[in-house]
Amino acid sequence: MSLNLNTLRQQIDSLDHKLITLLNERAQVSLDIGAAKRQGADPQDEVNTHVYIPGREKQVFEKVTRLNPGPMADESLCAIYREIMSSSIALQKDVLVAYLGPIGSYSHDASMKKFGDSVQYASQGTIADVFDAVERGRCQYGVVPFENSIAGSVVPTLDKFVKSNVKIRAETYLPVHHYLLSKSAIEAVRRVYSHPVALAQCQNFLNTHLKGIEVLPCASTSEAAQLAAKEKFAAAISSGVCAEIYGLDVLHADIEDQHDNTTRFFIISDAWDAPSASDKTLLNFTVDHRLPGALCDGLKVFKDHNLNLTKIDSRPSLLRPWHYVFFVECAGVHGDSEVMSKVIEDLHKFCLDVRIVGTYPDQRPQDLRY
Ligand SMILES: O=C(O)C(=O)C[C@]1(C(=O)O)C=C[C@@H](O)C=C1
Repeated sequence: MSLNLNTLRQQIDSLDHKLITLLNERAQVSLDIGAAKRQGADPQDEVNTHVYIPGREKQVFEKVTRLNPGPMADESLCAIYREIMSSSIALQKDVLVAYLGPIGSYSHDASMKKFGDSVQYASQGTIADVFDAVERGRCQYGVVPFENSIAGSVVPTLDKFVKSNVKIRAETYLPVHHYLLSKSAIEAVRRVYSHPVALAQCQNFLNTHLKGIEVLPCASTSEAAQLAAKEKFAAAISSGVCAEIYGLDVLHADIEDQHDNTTRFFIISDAWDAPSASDKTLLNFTVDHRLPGALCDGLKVFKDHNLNLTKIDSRPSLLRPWHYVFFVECAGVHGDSEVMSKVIEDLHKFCLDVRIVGTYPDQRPQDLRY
């Protein structure tokens, strides 16, 4: 059968016509959902001012990949749906998302992948500024790095969770590949800028290729690229897109110590979402030192409730010297569940200041679930 280009393009035109009609029908339903949220669809409900519903989005993405018969790749279909839901959010409300900038940072990339192109973004100078933007209501959502698979926890984020009252609403995992960018040749580089967590991910590269060179930490990897672009003989460890944005050359690609390098980000807000099919919950508490074995007893509470721990970390309590705030994340439980109320009640027997920092749909990539 011979294929006629004109006939095939007519077919595409006709399908586009149908797609546009369907997309607008969907957009209209989304506007109605927005109106229902403002009214409080169920008169018993509190008025829901949140348009970003991570649990529902996860369900939509799962449905879309389940229904996909091909030949379109799941990734392509999900990218299209990311933008459909992004426009859906923007239709319901003006949404401003704070991220650790300037543009080209990994936080920017994670934000765009989570919220798409149709919402507005506000670049912030530091992680603390992202928290402040959300706390003061200048932005409804903020995106902050929480931990990296090579370098571990992002300390400024943990410390803000100790002090701040913001809630975690969602999580997202971003594969991270670092680049060495500069206007000079590598032999001429005398100084390297990057974020401390990114520097920690490239120790092997730095020791092999730039041994003895001055290493200067800065607020973000994209700020590093900005600085390197202004200075002779300086380089930055940043994302690949920073080369184009800031006019730098790529001296080396993929310089992270391990190539499955991944950073987990949290989406913070003033409230968490309702339960989804599979949630995780992050709590923090201070151990009461007067009780021997209090940490052990505290952790046993999770075992007694059959909860699997997916993260544990500690930071100095900023309220009591030589006391520590423990962060514990558990899988398979929502913060508003009965189980979690029991966990909190039991923790209070051994621990002080027990608080749920957030509860969010489990977005671990399949290969990270165990
Ligand atoms: O279901 C909702 O609450 C919606 O607002 C609709 C919708 C969608 O377009 O499917 C849009 C944004 C939300 O983050 C989740 C889903």
